[in-house]
Order: sequence, then C-alpha cells, then structure tokens
Amino acid sequence: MDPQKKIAVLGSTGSIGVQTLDIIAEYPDRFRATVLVAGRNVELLISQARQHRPNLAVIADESLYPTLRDALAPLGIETAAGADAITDAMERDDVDTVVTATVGYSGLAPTLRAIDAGKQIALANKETMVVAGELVTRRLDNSPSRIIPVDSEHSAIYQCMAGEESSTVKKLLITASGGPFRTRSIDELSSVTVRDALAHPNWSMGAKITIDSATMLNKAFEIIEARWLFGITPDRIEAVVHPQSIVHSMVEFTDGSVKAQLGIPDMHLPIRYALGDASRLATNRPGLRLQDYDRLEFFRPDTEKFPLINMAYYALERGGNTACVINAANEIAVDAFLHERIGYLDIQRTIESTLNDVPFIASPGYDDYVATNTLARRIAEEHTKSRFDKKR
Ligand SMILES: NC(=O)C1=CN([C@@H]2O[C@H](COP(=O)(O)OP(=O)(O)OC[C@H]3O[C@@H](n4cnc5c(N)ncnc54)[C@H](OP(=O)(O)O)[C@@H]3O)[C@@H](O)[C@H]2O)C=CC1
Ligand SMILES: CC(=O)[C@@H](O)[C@H](O)COP(=O)(O)O
Ligand SMILES: [Mn+2]
Repeated sequence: MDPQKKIAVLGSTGSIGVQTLDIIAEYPDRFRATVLVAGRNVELLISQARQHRPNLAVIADESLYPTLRDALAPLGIETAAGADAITDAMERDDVDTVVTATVGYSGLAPTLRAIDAGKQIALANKETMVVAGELVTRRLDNSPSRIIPVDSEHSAIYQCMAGEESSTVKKLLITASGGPFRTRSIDELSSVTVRDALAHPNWSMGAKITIDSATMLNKAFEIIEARWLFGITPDRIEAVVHPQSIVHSMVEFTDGSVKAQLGIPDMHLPIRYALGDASRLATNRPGLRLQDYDRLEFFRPDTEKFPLINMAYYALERGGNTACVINAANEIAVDAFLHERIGYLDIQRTIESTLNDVPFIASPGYDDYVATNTLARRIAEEHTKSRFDKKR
C-alpha cells in the first residue's frame, strides 16, 4: 500500500489552500499533493506546482489555460481548465482525500462528486453544507466517504466528541470572535468601510469569509454547517461570543460536563487534524501558552446589532432551498460591498429582499439547488444595482 495519502487541494491558492500545502510539506512521508485546483491566480498555481509536483493542475478560469499548460507541460504535469474539469478530477485514482478550500457555491459540485467517488473529505468550504447540507448528508449515507471538518469550530466540536456517545450530547456551543464591529454601536455600522470590515481581530482569512465574520453571517453558516455535520437539531446549537478566539468551540453533555478545544487562532491545526484522519500529528509550530492571556471572555451574541446570526434558525426552520438563497444573495452582496458598490448594512437588506423574491422549494434535488443559486444570484444582483443607483 502507498504510505503517502494522495491529496487534491481545491482552492490551493487561497488562505486555507496555502496552509494545506504547508501541512503537506511538513509531513512529506505521509502526504502528497496529487491535484491542485485554483480559480484565477495562475502564477501562484504554477509556482505551487513547481514545488509540489502534482500529477494534475486545474485552473477554473479557462482563459488562463494556455499560460498554465505552457508552464507545466515541460515538467510533465497534466493540466486542465474549467468547472467540469475540476469536478471530474474528484474521481481520479490518484486522489484519496479532497480538501475543499474553494470559496462559495463553487464547492458544492466537486464535493458531491468526491462523495459519490468514495473519497475522504477535509471540508473547509462551509457553503457546501449551507447550500445543500441535507443532500450532502443523504449522499454520505450511501458512500464510504467521511467528512472531517476543517472549519475551526467544527474541528473543535469533532475533537470534543471523540470517544463520546452521540446520545450524551446536550448542546453545541459555537464560539464567535464577534468580528471587527463587536464593540461598535449600531449607529456606527451604517458608515463602516471595506477596510474596517476586513480588519478581523484574530484570524487572517480570505476576503469573503472575513466579511461574513464582520456581519456575523459566518456564525449563522456555522450553525447550519453543525446541524448537518453532527446531526443536531438547531435548538441545541448556540453561538457564544468569545473575543479571544482561543476556545474554538464547546460541547455540553447530558451529565453537565462541558468539553472545549483550545488553541491559538491558526488554521494549521484543524487542517493537520483533518488530513491526519482525526489523529494528532506532532508539530514544532508554536502552540498555545495560556499564561500569555489575561482573560478569556464569553458573552451572549448581540442579535439586534448582528441580526444575520438568526438567519441560521430561520433557514433551518423553513428548510428547502432557503439557505441556498441566503448563500447566493450573500455572495453577490459581499462582492458588491468589497467593490464599494453597496454599504455594509446593504448586505443584510440584499439577502432579505432576495429571500422575498425567490420561490420556495420544499424538497429540492440537486438541479433545484443549481436553479435556485442561478436565480437568487440574478435577483440579488438587481437589488445591489438598485442600491448602488440610490447611493450615487
Ligand atoms: N480562511 C480561513 O481561515 C477559513 C476558511 N474557511 C472556509 O474555507 C473556504 C476557503 O476560504 P479562504 O481560503 O479564506 O478563501 P480564499 O478567498 O483565500 O481562497 C479561495 C480559493 O478558492 C479558489 N476559487 C475561487 N473561486 C473558484 C472557483 N469558481 N473554482 C475553483 N476555485 C475557486 C481561489 O482561487 P484564486 O485565488 O486562484 O482565484 C482560492 O484558491 C471558504 O468556504 C471559507 O468559508 C473556513 C474556516 C476558516
Ligand atoms: C477560522 C475560522 O474557523 C473562521 O470561521 C472564524 O471562526 C471566523 O471568525 P468569527 O468567529 O469572527 O466568525
Ligand atoms: Mn469558523
């Protein structure tokens, strides 16, 4: 048997992707990157391929294919481009584990194909579970695949649950930093800038999730993700604000005990744990020194200031394609905000207006999610344009 686990990194050029390649390089006897996938950053993909020598490198943006092919053909590295090539790569024999580190809805199709092909999944792309958690869970029931979460909170919960009977779990307590606007007043939120919103207090991440942290929709997404990953009903999942991001989440058990997982805010740890199949691989990277922290604080979330947290409960209660609509509208709104076409508070307004306009589907199949995503994006685009026109 090949001693090295063969890994496909979807989104290798992003924040999680780059850290995944760090871990692969840290344990060369255990891991090998056989497939690398990027969106548009062809130069970084080429340099990663030169270093890691995968069998295949894929770029989503087809216009960049000639650049990729010309750079990697002399090295004997196969190349491809486009969304179908990414999804097809999930079935390859030289892939054991797929790290889903692309951002947004684009993670859904390759993750489903990887599950159908029986691959192990290290899941960073939480949007997959937000958009279609029920469908993903059903597909997992008919596959030898297992998902190990990479999202720090879900990795923490997974670690807390190890060795426990699931029937003894009373509550999941998902910690939230509170984001860059935790201490701002509601009135101030109408004038915050993109730069303010990108200044996450603890984590260095891609732009989209950083804005989701600023609106705290990230926490709603994580509640939905937890509901599907752990099979826990929403009334037993709570967000707890913890500004230091040292406790990554907690599980309360029926005997009154609460287990927590702690660490510095560094995604290398959950990525390492997931790649190691939920085992502990020794590292020389810096760890937690609790004596460096004056205090660890915990608060109830302010849902008046951050009403998007409650979108999780609304989406799970209403079910169907609701969370798919929220995700699509949010992707469009966050992009418009990052390009300064709408303001921070318009993100929430865009999601709400889009939810009103997209028809509800109670029991969506895969094609319904695809159609919902397309329609919701178009409608959200119109809402952001009319908000932009008002702003001018
Ligand atoms: N960053 C973090 O610490 C955490 C992230 N996550 C989740 O992990 C996922 C990745 O986040 P993050 O790494 O921050 O994001 P980044 O924006 O840093 O990276 C996104 C990656 O996805 C690629 N990509 C974008 N669109 C496509 C597409 N259509 N097809 C293929 N690849 C695409 C990008 O390629 P390119 O840059 O080449 O265009 C890039 O490699 C998200 O779902 C996020 O919520 C979860 C917990 C923590
Ligand atoms: C690192 C990680 O898992 C992020 O999802 C992080 O949790 C974001 O921070 P917030 O707690 O501010 O949303
Ligand atoms: Mn998280």
